[in-house]
Amino acid sequence: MTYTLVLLRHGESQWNAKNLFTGWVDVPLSERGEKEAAAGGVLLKEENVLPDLLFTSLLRRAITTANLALNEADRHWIPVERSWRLNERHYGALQGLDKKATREKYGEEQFMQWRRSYDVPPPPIEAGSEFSQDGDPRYAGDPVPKTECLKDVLERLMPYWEGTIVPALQTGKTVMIAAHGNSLRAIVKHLDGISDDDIAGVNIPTGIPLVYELDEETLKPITKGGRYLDPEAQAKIDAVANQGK
Ligand SMILES: O=C(O)[C@@H](CO)OP(=O)(O)O
Repeated sequence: MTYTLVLLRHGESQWNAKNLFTGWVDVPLSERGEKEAAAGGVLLKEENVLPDLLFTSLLRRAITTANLALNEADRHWIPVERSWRLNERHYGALQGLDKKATREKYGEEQFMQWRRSYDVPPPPIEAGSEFSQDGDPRYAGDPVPKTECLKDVLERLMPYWEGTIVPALQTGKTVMIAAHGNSLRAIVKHLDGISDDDIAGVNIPTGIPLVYELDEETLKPITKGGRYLDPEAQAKIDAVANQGK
């Protein structure tokens, strides 16, 4: 027997469209992103991959994407649990900055180190600044990071993976996680056993369900990398990789 896990990155957000670093800023989907989310749900239905349980971050681009996708798949009614541990990587002082301008200002190497290195976080965000999450009631009682690298994301995500998502998978139900480029990269790194260096080359496209069948004993993927339900996924993966250019 295998367990089925569906990973869904939110559709294009308004800041994806503008090419701005987003992180924990709660930006809505663009019109195109709404369409991508619905199209993701159509794929779920066509492929008969029907989620029984939903997990999302606390950010509206993931929440709305899941709602739109599940609506198309007639699974809008399934139970849902949300956690800050599935949030996007906190982008520190880069939140709100233009990716292209940042690349031009600091150079390709620094830009890519902040964007894709495993363990170098961007500079921390200043408390109380425009795009900081201090005092946001949804995080009351939880630690709000000032910046995060992918390693930090993996470390805050794993307790939730082990304590909540794995037990849900073990019930045999199809589990969907609606989250973000970098929180999903952390899950993919864990599942596929990708090295700290190689994860830099992994990018997740917006709005396309990525389905993993997991071995019931080891919880490792039957097929490394899983399966994108849209055969055109590669073009969108390349677009994410090339952001800022
Ligand atoms: O800005 C962000 O929060 C993320 C995802 O959109 O960007 P990147 O792909 O550059 O890590």
